[in-house]
Amino acid sequence: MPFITKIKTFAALGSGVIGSGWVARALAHGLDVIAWDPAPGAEQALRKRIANAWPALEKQGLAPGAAQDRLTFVATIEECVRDADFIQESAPERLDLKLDLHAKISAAARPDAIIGSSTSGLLPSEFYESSTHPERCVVGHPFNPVYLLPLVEIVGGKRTAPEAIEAAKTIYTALGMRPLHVRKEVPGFIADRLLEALWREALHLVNDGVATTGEIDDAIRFGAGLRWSFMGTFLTYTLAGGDAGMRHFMSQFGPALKLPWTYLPAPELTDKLIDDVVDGTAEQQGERSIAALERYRDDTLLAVLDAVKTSKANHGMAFGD
Ligand SMILES: NC(=O)C1=CN([C@@H]2O[C@H](COP(=O)(O)OP(=O)(O)OC[C@H]3O[C@@H](n4cnc5c(N)ncnc54)[C@H](O)[C@@H]3O)[C@@H](O)[C@H]2O)C=CC1
Ligand SMILES: C[N+](C)(C)CC(=O)CC(=O)[O-]
Repeated sequence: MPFITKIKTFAALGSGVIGSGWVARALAHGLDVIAWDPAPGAEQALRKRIANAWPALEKQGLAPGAAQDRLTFVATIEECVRDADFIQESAPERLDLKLDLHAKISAAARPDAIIGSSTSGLLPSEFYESSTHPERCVVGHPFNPVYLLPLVEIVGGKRTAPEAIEAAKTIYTALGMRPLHVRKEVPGFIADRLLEALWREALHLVNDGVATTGEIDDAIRFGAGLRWSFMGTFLTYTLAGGDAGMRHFMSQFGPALKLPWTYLPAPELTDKLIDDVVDGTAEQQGERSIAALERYRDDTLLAVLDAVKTSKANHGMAFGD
């Protein structure tokens, strides 16, 4: 059976940080959105988050007909998914919860509607175990803020049809995203394995009293963070090898990987470490609210995205290159 790839109605289950980001992206692309979240006050919180994201989406450019009032909030899973052309689940990261939720979602959804999960690292073969028509079930792992960052990692499980991966690619691309197919089903996929390695090392640096959270963030944002928006680690290090490129880089810096610079196993999350991290980030946040910081992040991201797009075009490249 062919899967639906031209979507008009987007179903969102779970409307926290990530679910609301999906809703904002889908609305900005001119879709009708149906959302469900079991928490009391979830609808109001969702509408508030979308309103906070909307100015950035307007600056980026809305699709014809895009409007915040094309969101309908419903009371049951079945109402949410029954008529949807595409379904994205963004519920808490718990295997038991996702297993139970997907059994219900897939039983009520149209069999040709692709179902995506936002999971950061759970395995689709496991949490789609009890799903109806598991051949249309994928992971679509986004990055925060979902309504601005293009990357979405697509991961299939043992029973996912190759056509479903292709259909998911088409759908996410139509939503303005840059899909990356993770060909092997591994915990943490690609991006979160990289991000977690950095995060573990950062916690060790705080735990060992080497640096504050603010100093560690400075080390990222004034250095590698700037170049990461347009060039990844491998190409960056090719340039760092000079004219001799990556082979020279490997022989010069490869052996240092065996030196004990890094810790890799996670530090114990002691009360002191948690307090140091929370106090450090509170100081970084200062008097600014989370919503104000989100607006600052969104505006800066838009500026970076624009700059990268323009510079790539000047060098004969498309944004997705
Ligand atoms: N926060 C992040 O940076 C990222 C999170 N993710 C993934 O997105 C998913 C959601 O994470 P967040 O939005 O951060 O969490 P969150 O805690 O902000 O939101 C989760 C929402 O799910 C709702 N919920 C609770 N039980 C539910 C159920 N049985 N069915 C449906 N919804 C339910 C909660 O009321 C809440 O609104 C997780 O799988 C997470 O791994 C993916 C990328 C980034
Ligand atoms: C912390 N996290 C693992 C939930 C982060 C992600 O999954 C992606 C992101 O937005 O950094």
